[in-house]
Amino acid sequence: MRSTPGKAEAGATPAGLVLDGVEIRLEGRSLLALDRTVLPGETLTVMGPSGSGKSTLFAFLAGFLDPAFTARGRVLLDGRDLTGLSPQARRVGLMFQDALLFPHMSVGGNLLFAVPGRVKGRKLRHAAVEAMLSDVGLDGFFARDPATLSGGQAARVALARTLIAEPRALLLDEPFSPLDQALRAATRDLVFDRIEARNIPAILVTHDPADAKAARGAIVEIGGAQAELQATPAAAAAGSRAAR
Ligand SMILES: Nc1ncnc2c1ncn2[C@@H]1O[C@H](COP(=O)(O)OP(=O)(O)OP(=O)(O)O)[C@@H](O)[C@H]1O
Repeated sequence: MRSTPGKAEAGATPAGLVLDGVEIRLEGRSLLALDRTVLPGETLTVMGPSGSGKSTLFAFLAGFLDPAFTARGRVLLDGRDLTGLSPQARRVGLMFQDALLFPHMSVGGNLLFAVPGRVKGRKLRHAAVEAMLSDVGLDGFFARDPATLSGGQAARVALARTLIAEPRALLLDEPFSPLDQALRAATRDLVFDRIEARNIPAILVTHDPADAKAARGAIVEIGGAQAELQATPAAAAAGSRAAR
């Protein structure tokens, strides 16, 4: 299945992530507009030039949009309207280019504090971490020092740390960028597999067409002529010459 454009129908509570008439404005001008539904298990890819608003879109969805911006429209996650909810209450997971692991803790320690509070007791919390590490192919990594991890392993730990909190949606902000081609392909397959297995909607921001092709969902381009002009003046000038 592919993500579909369109508004949430009145009265319906569709599963997945619904961006219903979302528009983000900066200094009185429209930065981006999106009307999309991302179904559970799908990954929508968002591409766009530098400055087109990809990070801003993620900040908006995760609940920490800078007050310099104004936003319109609604975001529904499994039928819940996220407007006004705190970042924690939204249950939207984030994965970045940098794994952002605490260097003074073991791999397991980095995951432990993301285990949901309803899992009580040291033994059960440790077991949840062990199971999560196993799920991303890192059996036996609990005690490892994050400094000793390869780039691919660090990306897997970052994925595990995000997933163990049981997010209802996942935002992937160029998480594969530091990885070389072979590792990149393997890591993104793992990420998309996990998204499908957990049946959660995801959005991927990337500059790499190979990432977009591998992602299991539609691709949207954001950023109008203004953003393209700012990002690639040479390309835009060439375009305007060709149009003459
Ligand atoms: N706090 C802020 N106040 C005012 N303008 C901002 C703020 N943060 C970002 N911007 C502007 O908003 C626009 C969108 O920025 P954003 O970081 O979302 O772009 P992006 O598509 O993620 O870019 P990149 O690909 O370079 O990361 C840019 O013009 C940026 O300069």
